[in-house]
Amino acid sequence: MIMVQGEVSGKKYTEPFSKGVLARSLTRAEMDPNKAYTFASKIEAYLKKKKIDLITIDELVEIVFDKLKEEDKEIAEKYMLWRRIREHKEPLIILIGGASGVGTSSIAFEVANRLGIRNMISTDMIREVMRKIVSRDLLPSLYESSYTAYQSLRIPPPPELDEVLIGFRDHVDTVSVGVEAVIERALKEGISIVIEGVHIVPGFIREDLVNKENVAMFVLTVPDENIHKGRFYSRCRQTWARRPLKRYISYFWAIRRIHKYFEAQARKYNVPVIENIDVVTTIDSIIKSLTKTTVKGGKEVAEEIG
Ligand SMILES: Nc1ncnc2c1ncn2[C@@H]1O[C@H](COP(=O)(O)OP(=O)(O)OP(=O)(O)O)[C@@H](O)[C@H]1O
Ligand SMILES: O=C(O)[C@@H](CO)OP(=O)(O)O
Repeated sequence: MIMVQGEVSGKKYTEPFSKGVLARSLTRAEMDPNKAYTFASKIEAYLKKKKIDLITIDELVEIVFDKLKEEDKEIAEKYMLWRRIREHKEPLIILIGGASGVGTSSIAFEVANRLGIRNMISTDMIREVMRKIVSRDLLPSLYESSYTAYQSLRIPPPPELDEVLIGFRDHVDTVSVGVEAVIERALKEGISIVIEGVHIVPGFIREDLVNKENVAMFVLTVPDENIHKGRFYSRCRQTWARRPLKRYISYFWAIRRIHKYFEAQARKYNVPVIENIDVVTTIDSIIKSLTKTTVKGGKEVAEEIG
């Protein structure tokens, strides 16, 4: 039997080589699942041929990387980049924001899954907990959606200001307190987490937290209005999703204003804006950005591949 030796927090452990485990890490680099399993079997055959019965993870990764380069350079590069990020010593806090319906929860799920991050929370859930603590009378906007918060403003804003955005800012400002608490706890405990939702807005979360090297924020957009609207239809068609389509559509005009505000805030605070048109391209952009900001190595991998 081939044993693989790894290390967690300075402690060594060994476990049997598993084609399934290797194949899973290859699918994260976007290799087709069937191809990944066949490739993992090839690696196993190679190790057997070389009569290797104990191998460290680093040695195994080198072999996988070399063989991958021969098969598919792009997948080889992705495989290595994902690994570099996963090996990052500090916990990773990934914040994904965007107007309602642009796909923050779908993308957050993919990113967490591929990076092996086990913690993910939506800001809607944080908001829901906060609603149990603070009364509607005290903070009426907390009880609204991001795009209806303007209706709860106690004092109407002057007509020259956009009331939708005033309401949105008020709503986000409150939920940001809860978001900050989650970030602080994750940093304190040393756990990686992806936090996503409409309340992740550049400029609203404390600078000392977002400026940390291991905290990365992204804003997702869908520039084409019709594609954005179509996302609500596709989401509400799913039987498990109990979300009122009519409500989103009738407030779509307000959601688009918030969408524009997200773009402006992202530009102002230098937060990467990623057009979420195609899932694979969105994930690729996030990963490239993460390697630039949180781990050195993206360039090295590209050079190694040539
Ligand atoms: N890149 C994409 N291509 C096609 N469909 C997508 C893409 N990203 C998300 N979707 C789909 O769009 C719909 C909305 O996505 P999702 O629920 O993730 O949005 P959200 O930003 O989390 O919205 P909300 O803030 O309202 O919860 C879903 O049906 C999802 O499957
Ligand atoms: O506030 C919002 O924009 C959305 C985000 O998911 O929440 P809900 O429509 O459930 O109020």
